[in-house]
Amino acid sequence: MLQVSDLTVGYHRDDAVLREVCLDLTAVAVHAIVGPNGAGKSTLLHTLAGHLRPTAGTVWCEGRDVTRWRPHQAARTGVALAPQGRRLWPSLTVAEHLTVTRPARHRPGSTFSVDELLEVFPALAGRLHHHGHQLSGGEQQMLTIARALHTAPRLLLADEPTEGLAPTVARQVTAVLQQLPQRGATVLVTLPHVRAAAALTDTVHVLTTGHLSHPVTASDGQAERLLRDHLTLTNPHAE
Ligand SMILES: Nc1ncnc2c1ncn2[C@@H]1O[C@H](COP(=O)(O)OP(=O)(O)OP(=O)(O)O)[C@@H](O)[C@H]1O
Repeated sequence: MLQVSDLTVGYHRDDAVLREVCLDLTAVAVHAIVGPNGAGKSTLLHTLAGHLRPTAGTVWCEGRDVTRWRPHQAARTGVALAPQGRRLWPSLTVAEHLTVTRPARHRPGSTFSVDELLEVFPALAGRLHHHGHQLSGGEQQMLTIARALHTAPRLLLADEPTEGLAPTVARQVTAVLQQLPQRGATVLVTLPHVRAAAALTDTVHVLTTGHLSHPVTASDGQAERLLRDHLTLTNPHAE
């Protein structure tokens, strides 16, 4: 759905967090980015969702230059962000989180009804009248993803979606993400480890200090090697 060319983004003038990042998200598939803490994964997803303005480069959406689009324009086009750190709405209940957003009007991607979302995340069914702060970390994570899916995204940006989840719940979330392309939605997921990414797709990009690699294979050790090389360069004492 999106193509990114030579994207540079920073929070301060002359201090780029992402440097000349190129990424092709035209295939309806799961695209994964792995990278260590602070590499710029969240920065990239927030930029694609319209929350941050790049200082250079272009984002294309089906031939249209959307580099400087706003979050509501990205959302209307079918881009949904499931941010890291949950970021739920404190005054809303679980049920309200799932009903306050409306599916995108334009060519919806993967449509999920509330009932279907509760089937996918049964833990939320018993919490419908609870507020976000009354949920466990895992439940909050599930709600963040369910909220994004309820907008029927054509592109789901999932920022470390399995972080802090019990293994069974993490597997459940992984399975949902894996099925999205069959339902017409593209997924861009960030993860800290190659192993977690490999459960979703065999082709991953490695992001290290703002530089994004070409797609590399996860199963043959290429991605691990890139990460290890980076670690050795930045911390020569690491084994
Ligand atoms: N709002 C902000 N203002 C200034 N600097 C920021 C801001 N958000 C992130 N940064 C900096 O940008 C860099 C990239 O951060 P980002 O959160 O994108 O990395 P990440 O790969 O998602 O890391 P993690 O896996 O730890 O979440 C870091 O050096 C971080 O300190």
